[in-house]
Amino acid sequence: MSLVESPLLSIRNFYKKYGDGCLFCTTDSESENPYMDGNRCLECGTVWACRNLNFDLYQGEILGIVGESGSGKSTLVKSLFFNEEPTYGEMYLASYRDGEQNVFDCSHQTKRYLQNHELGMVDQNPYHGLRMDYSSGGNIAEKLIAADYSHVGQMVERAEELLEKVEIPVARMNEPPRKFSGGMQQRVQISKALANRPPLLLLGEITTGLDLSVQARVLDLIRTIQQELKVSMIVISHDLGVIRMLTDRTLVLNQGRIVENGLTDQIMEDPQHAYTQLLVHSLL
Ligand SMILES: Nc1ncnc2c1ncn2[C@@H]1O[C@H](COP(=O)(O)OP(=O)(O)OP(=O)(O)O)[C@@H](O)[C@H]1O
Repeated sequence: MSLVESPLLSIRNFYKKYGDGCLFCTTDSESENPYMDGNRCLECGTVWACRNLNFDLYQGEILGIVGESGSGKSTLVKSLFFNEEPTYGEMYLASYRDGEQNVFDCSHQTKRYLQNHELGMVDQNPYHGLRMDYSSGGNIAEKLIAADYSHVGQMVERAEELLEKVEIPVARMNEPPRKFSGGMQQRVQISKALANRPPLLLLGEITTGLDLSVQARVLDLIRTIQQELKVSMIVISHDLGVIRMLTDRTLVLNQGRIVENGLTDQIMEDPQHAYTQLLVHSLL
């Protein structure tokens, strides 16, 4: 047995650009590029949303990705769920072919299989992640069917178990999420994302737009679920408060690049990069 635990997810040399790129912006350099305004090339208008990202996620860990609006967080998470094509880069999942296959290179069918069996995603906007006119149980059943469940009794049982876990009364299972509050809709999304027992859960800015007390309940729920199910999570947020409450380790993104990567507590106490210092001080 190896003494070094291998990661559940590895991302290598990940780039995503919107636009064709040109001579002035394609060459990668950490130093100041006079042809770039932040992540946008002044010559050709290409936006480099993510640039040379490298990181690992380990079993049972919650990794936070924090950065201001436009720093590339959503682009990264959408790509990890195969809703965006990366420009370059590699993604390895320990649960698929022993982590030796770059899954970005896989076929559309394989990506669909991974989405249905290995990943869960909670979108910032419940209207994107749920069918508002299906029943809540039906939303969960949709994910279960995609993950090859076919026994109706088992699906009902699983849907009840999941709704209980996220504190939605089972008696409301037949109601559509459209009739629920924002916090309840996010909880239905969480139960749907967990339906296939994914080893990796991707969470968008899931508390945006919720009242503070509702936010706190949703964050509490995420923590409880993580402790019970030991599922690994990636949480993105522009809010360091959310990151501090939920995560073990944090990547700080600025203009598409990782500027700091470390234990969340350490980053909060002793931020190294000027950008992180700004973020942390704005929280105090
Ligand atoms: N489809 C697109 N076409 C062109 N540019 C895009 C597209 N999607 C994102 N971008 C650009 O990529 C950069 C990163 O955007 P992204 O949405 O990933 O940032 P973010 O950190 O998630 O921001 P927010 O918190 O506001 O959602 C931004 O400059 C954005 O304008």
